[in-house]
Amino acid sequence: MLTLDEAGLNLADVAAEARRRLEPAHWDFFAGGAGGERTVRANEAAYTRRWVVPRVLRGTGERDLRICLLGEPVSMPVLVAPTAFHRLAHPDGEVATARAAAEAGTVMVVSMAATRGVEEIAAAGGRLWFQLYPQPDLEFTAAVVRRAEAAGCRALVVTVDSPVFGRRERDLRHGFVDLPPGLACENMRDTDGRVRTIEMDAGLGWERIAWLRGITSLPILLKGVLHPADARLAVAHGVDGLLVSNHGGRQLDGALATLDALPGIVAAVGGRLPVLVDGGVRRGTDVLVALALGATAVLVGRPVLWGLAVGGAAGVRHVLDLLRADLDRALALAGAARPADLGPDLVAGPDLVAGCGPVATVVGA
Ligand SMILES: Cc1cc2nc3c(=O)[nH]c(=O)nc-3n(C[C@H](O)[C@H](O)[C@H](O)COP(=O)(O)O)c2cc1C
Ligand SMILES: O=C(O)C(=O)c1ccccc1
Repeated sequence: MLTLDEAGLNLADVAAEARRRLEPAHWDFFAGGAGGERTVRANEAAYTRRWVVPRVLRGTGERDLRICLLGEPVSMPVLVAPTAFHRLAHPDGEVATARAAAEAGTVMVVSMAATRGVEEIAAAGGRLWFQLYPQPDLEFTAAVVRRAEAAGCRALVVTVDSPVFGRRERDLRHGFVDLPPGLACENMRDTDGRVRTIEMDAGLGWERIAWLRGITSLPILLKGVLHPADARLAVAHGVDGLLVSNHGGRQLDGALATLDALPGIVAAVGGRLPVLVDGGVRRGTDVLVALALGATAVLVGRPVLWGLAVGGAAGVRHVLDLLRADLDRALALAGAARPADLGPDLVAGPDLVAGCGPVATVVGA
C-alpha cells in the first residue's frame, strides 16, 4: 500500500503527483476538456458556491454510508465513472481500477474505450456496469451488449451527450489522436479480431433507446442528461436511471455545470428514477451537497485516473478511501448518520453568496 506521503492527503495532492508521473500529452488528455474548458472549471466551481448548513445534537453515532442502487447494495454513494484508456495511466489499466473498486465495495463503470477486455476486468471481481456509445452498426452494438452481459455487467450506461466528438485543444496541440502501438480499445474487437474505431453517432435518437430496451434486460441509464425535458422523455421511454453529466466538460464547452443542472432534473424526475451526477466531485462535502440536492450517488472520473497513475490499484483504492473517509466526516459534522438523512435544507447558496448570481435551475422548461 502507498504511504500517505506518496499518494497525498487529498485528491489535489494525488493529481499533482500524477501530473509529475504522466507524459504531458497523456496528462493533458486526461485533464483537458473541450474548447476553452469553461465547463471543466464550472463543474468544480459550482461546489464552491454551495454551503452546508449543518444540524447539531443529532447523535449520529457510527455513520452508515451504504446505499441501494438498481436494487443492489453499494458500500458508499461514490462510484467510478467510465473513462477511456486506463493503460495510459498504468500498465494494469482497467483491471487495477476494477480491483480497487471491488475492494471499496463500489461500482465501476467500464468505458467502451477501455484498454482491457471486459472479461478480464470482470475477473478482478466487484460490480461492473458497462458504458456504451451506441454505434451506427446495430449488429455490432448488439454484439457488444451481449459481450458485456456475458461478462457479468449489471447495467448499461448509455452515453447520450456525444453526437460528435468534442474539440479538445490540448490534444490538438500535442497531436494526440490515438493510442500508442500495443494498446487498443479491447471491447471494440470484431469477430475477426480487428479493432473498430468508436464512432460518435449524430443520428442517435430516442428510437435507439427503445431498440436497446428491446435487446437487453439489463437496466439502462442515460449518461449526459442536463435538460429537464430530456429527463421526462427518459422516464417515458422506460429507462432505469439518469446520470446528470456534461462529460467532465469534454464535449459541449459552455454546458451548464452538473451541480447547477441537478435540481431541475431531480424535480422533473420526481423520484421515479435514481438520479446520479458526475463532474467536479473532489471532496466529501461535494458528495454531501450533491446528495442533499437529490442525487442518489455521484461518480468520479479524473481522480480515479490520478490514483491509477500514482499507484495502480492501490492508488485508486487510496482515492476511494479518501472520499469515503471525507464523506463520513462531513456527514457527522452536518448531523447526518446516513445518505438518506440529507435534504436540500442542509445546503445554502449560491444566491446567499454576494456576487455569484442565482443558480440556473431550469425547472419545468
Ligand atoms: C480521460 C477521460 C476519459 C473519458 N472517457 C469517457 C468514456 O469513454 N465514456 C464516457 O461516457 N465518458 C467518459 N468520460 C467522462 C466521465 O465519465 C465523467 O463524465 C467525467 O470524467 C466526470 O467528471 P470528473 O472527471 O470531473 O469527475 C471521460 C472523462 C475523462 C476525464
Ligand atoms: O475522452 C473522452 O471523453 C471519451 O469519451 C473517449 C471516447 C472514445 C475514445 C476515447 C475517449
